[in-house]
Amino acid sequence: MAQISSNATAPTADSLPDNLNHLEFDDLPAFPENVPTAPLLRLSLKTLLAGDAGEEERLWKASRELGFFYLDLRGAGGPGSEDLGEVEVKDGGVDGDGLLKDADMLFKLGEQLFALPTEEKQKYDFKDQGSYFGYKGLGAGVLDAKGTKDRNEFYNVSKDDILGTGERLPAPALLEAEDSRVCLASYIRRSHAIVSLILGRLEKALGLPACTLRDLHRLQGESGDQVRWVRAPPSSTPQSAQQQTLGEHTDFGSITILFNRLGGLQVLPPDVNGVPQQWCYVKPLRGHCVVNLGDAMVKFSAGVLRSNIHRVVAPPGEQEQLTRMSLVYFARPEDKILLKALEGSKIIDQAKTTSGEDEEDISAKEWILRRALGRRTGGDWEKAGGTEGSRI
Ligand SMILES: O=C(O)CCC(=O)C(=O)O
Ligand SMILES: [Fe+2]
Repeated sequence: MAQISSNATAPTADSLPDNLNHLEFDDLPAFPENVPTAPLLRLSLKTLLAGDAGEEERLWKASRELGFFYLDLRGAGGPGSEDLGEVEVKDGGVDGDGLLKDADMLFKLGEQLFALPTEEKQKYDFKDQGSYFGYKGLGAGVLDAKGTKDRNEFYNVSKDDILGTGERLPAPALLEAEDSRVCLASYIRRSHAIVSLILGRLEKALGLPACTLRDLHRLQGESGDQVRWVRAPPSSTPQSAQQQTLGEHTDFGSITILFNRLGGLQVLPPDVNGVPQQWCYVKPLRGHCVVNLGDAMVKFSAGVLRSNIHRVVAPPGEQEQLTRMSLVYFARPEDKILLKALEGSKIIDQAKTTSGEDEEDISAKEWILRRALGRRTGGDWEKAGGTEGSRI
C-alpha cells in the first residue's frame, strides 16, 4: 500500500450523524435523539480484513484525529476465512461474529459476578498488593484531584492468568469455573486478534518496519492486558445523576475494545480552530465495538496518534433508570517495553523533532501501575496523569 498522506480526507458517509436507528438495541429504551453525539467514524472489520486501502486511510484518520472509532464486527473473518486476510499482514484469529457472541456471554457472566455479595467481591481487591487486577468497589476510585468518589464497580481479569502464561490470581468460584475461563480465553484471543490487525495497519501507515508494533504486543507476552467489566447502578438522587460515574481520563495502554449497550460514555472532541468543544455521547451500536487508542500509542508515535479523553456519566434520557454495564478489553504493551518514540519511521522522527519534548524512562508496567493505582482512593492524583496534557 502507498504511504497514507497525513492530511487525507476520508469519506463522511459512514460517520455520525447518520441514520443508525436500525443498529439500536431493541430490548432497551431508545438512546435519545436530542443529545450531542460524538462524530466517530464507523469502520468495517470485514473491509479492513480484506486489505481495503480506503478503509485503512479512514483508520489512520480516526486514529490521529479523534482516537476513537466504531468497528462493525459483523460478518468479518471467522472459521474458514483465513484466506481473506492480506498476504503481507497476517490476520489470524479474527472472528467478528465470534467476538460478538463471546461478549454476549460475558455480559451475562458480569451480571452474575456483580450480583455476588459485596464482602465476597471485596476479597478480590488486590490494590494493597500493588496490583490493578481483580475487584474495585463502588466509590473506591476517585473522579478528580479533589478526591470525589467514583460511582462504579470494576472487575479486571488478567490475560496472562486466563491464558495460563502468568500468575493465577484468586477469583470467585464463578470465574474459576471452567466454562467462564474458556469464554474469557476466547474473548481475549479474539479481541487480541483484532488489536493485532489494527496495530498492523497502523505500523504500516506510520511507515514503521512490519511487525514493529505487533511485536510489542504478543499474545503470549507478559503484559497488563485485561478484560474489565464496569457496572454503575442508576443514580439515586437528581444530584448524583449529574455526577460522572467514571472520571475524565485517557486509557493507559495501546488499544481498547469496548462493548456498550446503554449510553453514558462521553468523549471530548479536540478543539476546532482553538475553540473548545462540548462533551458528546457515544451512541452504542449493535454489532459494533468502540475502539480507542491509549497513551502508549501516543508515546510510541511521538504524538502522531491520539489518546482521547473520555468519561462515563449516567445513561441519557429514558435509559437513566437502568444499571449500566460495559465490557472492555485493554491491550497494553508488554510489561518491560519502554514507552518511547519508536525508531524507523520518518513521520515519528519528524514529530519528535517538532515537539522537542524530553521522554521519561518508564516501562509499560510502571506506567500502568502508576496510572491505575493513582486513581484509587488515597492514590497520588498528580503523579497519575496520562498524555492528556492540559486537556483535563
Ligand atoms: O464504560 C465505558 O463505556 C467506558 C469505560 C472506560 O472508559 C474505562 O474503563 O477505561
Ligand atoms: Fe477508558
